Amino acid sequence: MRRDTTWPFLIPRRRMVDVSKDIILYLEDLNVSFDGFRALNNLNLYVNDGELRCLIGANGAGKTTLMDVITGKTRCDSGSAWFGQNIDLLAHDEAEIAQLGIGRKFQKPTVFEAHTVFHNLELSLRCGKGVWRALTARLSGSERDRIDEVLSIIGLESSRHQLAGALSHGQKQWLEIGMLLAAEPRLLLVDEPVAGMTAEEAERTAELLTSLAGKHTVIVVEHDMEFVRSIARTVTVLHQGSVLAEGTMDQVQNNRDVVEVYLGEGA
Ligand SMILES: Nc1ncnc2c1ncn2[C@@H]1O[C@H](COP(=O)(O)OP(=O)(O)OP(=O)(O)O)[C@@H](O)[C@H]1O
Repeated sequence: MRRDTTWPFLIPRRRMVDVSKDIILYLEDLNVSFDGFRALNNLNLYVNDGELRCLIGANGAGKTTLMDVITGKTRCDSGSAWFGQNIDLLAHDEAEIAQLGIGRKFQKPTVFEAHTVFHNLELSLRCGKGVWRALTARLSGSERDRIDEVLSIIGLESSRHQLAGALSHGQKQWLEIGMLLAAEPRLLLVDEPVAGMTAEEAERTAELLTSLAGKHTVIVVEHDMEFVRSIARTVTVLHQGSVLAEGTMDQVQNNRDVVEVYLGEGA
């Protein structure tokens, strides 16, 4: 038995998401309460396949709770959440949702610091293919190619043999995005990607995220308005658990309600 191959029936098959209507995420009338406090309040949001959407809102607006519902971390009290036309997200748990092709990047990088950049990608590639693949010993040629491809996308080719713990903060964030990409997600949720980054790192992150849109759908939660302006095509503004406004950055910045309740506060 070859150690670098796996029987096909042991590799879990990913259910294909149906995006024939060009919409990858349908969130309707979502409600989430914590001890009577409504973190999400009849929230409706639709995201097109392949778009890069920015989600902004003041502290406590419900952004994290929304991400938690999409990824199955938090159960909603009512409403519906569909991944494409055919997958009811509310019928799946967190692990299943990750397997369906929804990847999430939290604010703090969580790479394996004692392993090399390459090994971090190798581990995530294998985990994405199920426990049997993770236990087999050698990478196949196509898996190596995939890791090389991801290294090139995240711009860390020359750091492939470096320990992840020795990377800069920005590089760790890119590596973690790469670890998600290794599993070939359809939808990527990215929480405050540029917090703590230098201006140059933030610029490269903007390039990286915009380059991912198209093949992937990307939802970015970010407080840094300059960064949002640099990447955003459509911005959704959350306020008190509902969508307050949606449009281009210029449209939302000039929206009276937004100016009053959000941008106005910081201005
Ligand atoms: N587990 C919880 N128990 C109680 N209240 C919670 C819980 N999680 C969130 N909340 C409350 O729900 C509201 C929405 O929180 P959420 O974290 O979704 O906001 P946010 O927009 O992500 O804010 P931030 O930008 O500060 O991260 C807040 O008032 C928060 O205190």
